[in-house]
Amino acid sequence: MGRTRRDGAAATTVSATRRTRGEDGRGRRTRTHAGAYEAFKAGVSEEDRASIVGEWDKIMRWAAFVESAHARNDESVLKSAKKVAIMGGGSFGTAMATLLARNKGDLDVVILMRSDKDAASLNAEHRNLKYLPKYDLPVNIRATTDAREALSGSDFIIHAVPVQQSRAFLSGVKDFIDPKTPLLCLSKGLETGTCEMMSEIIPAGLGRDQPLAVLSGPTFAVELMQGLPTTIVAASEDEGLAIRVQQLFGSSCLRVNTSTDVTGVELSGAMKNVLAIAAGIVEGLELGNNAMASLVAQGVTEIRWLAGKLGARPETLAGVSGTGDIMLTCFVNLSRNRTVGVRLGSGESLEEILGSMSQVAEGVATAGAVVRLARRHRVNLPVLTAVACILDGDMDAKTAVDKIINLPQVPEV
Ligand SMILES: NC(=O)c1ccc[n+]([C@@H]2O[C@H](COP(=O)([O-])OP(=O)(O)OC[C@H]3O[C@@H](n4cnc5c(N)ncnc54)[C@H](O)[C@@H]3O)[C@@H](O)[C@H]2O)c1
Ligand SMILES: O=P(O)(O)OC[C@H](O)CO
Repeated sequence: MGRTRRDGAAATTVSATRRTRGEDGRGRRTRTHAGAYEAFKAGVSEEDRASIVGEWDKIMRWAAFVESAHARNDESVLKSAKKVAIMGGGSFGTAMATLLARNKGDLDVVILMRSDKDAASLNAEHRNLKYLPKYDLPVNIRATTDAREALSGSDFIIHAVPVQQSRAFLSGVKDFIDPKTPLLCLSKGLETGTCEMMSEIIPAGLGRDQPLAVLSGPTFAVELMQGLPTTIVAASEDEGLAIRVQQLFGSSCLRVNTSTDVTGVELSGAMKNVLAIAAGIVEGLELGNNAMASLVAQGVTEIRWLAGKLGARPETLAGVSGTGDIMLTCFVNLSRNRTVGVRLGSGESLEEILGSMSQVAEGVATAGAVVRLARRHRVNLPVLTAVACILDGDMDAKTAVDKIINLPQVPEV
């Protein structure tokens, strides 16, 4: 059947193309497109079509089955949660607070801020005027600078303080955190000096083990505020906690994939910020798309080399929190790390760039820590090391890129 149709398709295509030529006479480009479309349509047999529809139906049946299983044992943690605290009232803390507040209108969502003025402004205006001024916040979000008030009685505590400030911040609030309350970390980076990940910094800062999940993925705060579809990974050594995080945050605009590969999720989230600076540098130097793609691919390889050595799973690195976040941060102008790189590549100094930014670009501090970690684990990372050299002022961006391009030509590894 398929064969007959395909044979017939060739004839149909030729005649369709001729007909198009004769009828519209609008030029070669239109005729070629019409022919390509006809050829495509005619080339798909009934059998192919039926199997495509059949596969789609199978996926939909699976989705309905899983949904109904969920509905049967609906002990969603969202139902029972009454209060969630967010430590850090910047753009991402506010965006994730907003998603939670939208998920449940009577959830008490409390943002712990540093400035009385900013907290008062948020409570009065229902906006975060400093970080996300364009967006109205749900009325069930409130802000305070009182750590006890924010943290006590919370079902979950979300950590959205920049990495380099996290250890000191946590040791200052530890007495207000119930040791049983799960801490959900949004921050992406490595600590300078120790090269530690947030899953190491958090227990050190608190002085004890705390139930912990890390959330990471391609998630620009402004797109979350706009309710655009997004996916994030919730990783915890405790699979049950990752599932509870999925139930808490999951919605029609946020997919939450669970994982137990905390190292893979954290390392790719931290290292992609350094790679995004490199991508920005290539953009700022106007080296073109071919250079951009090969640089990012090399960076992906370097992340695999180091993260793999530290135990990250290949599927994590290839997934949403790995490749997904690399693509977002390296290729999209909304990224602060990429912006730092673009400006460096255009000739601005790091001092000028950081002096003009009101938000954190974690890759700047993380770059040196990545190189030290790589040295410790005997892995060479040319692109990521070049970024650290540029940030330290040891090499200018153009020289670094020239040297990377002229490294010895080697087999693909
Ligand atoms: N913005 C995003 O789209 C996004 C997305 C995913 C992950 N992240 C990660 O989330 C983390 C937070 O990023 P952000 O975008 O909210 O940053 P931001 O610069 O917008 O805000 C940082 C917040 O941390 C607070 N802060 C800074 N130093 C502090 C200290 N010493 N003690 C207490 N609070 C302090 C600031 O007051 C501010 O509220 C970063 O690690 C970032 O990489 C951000
Ligand atoms: O703006 P950036 O570069 O800090 O990136 C934000 C997020 O990590 C993107 O997922």
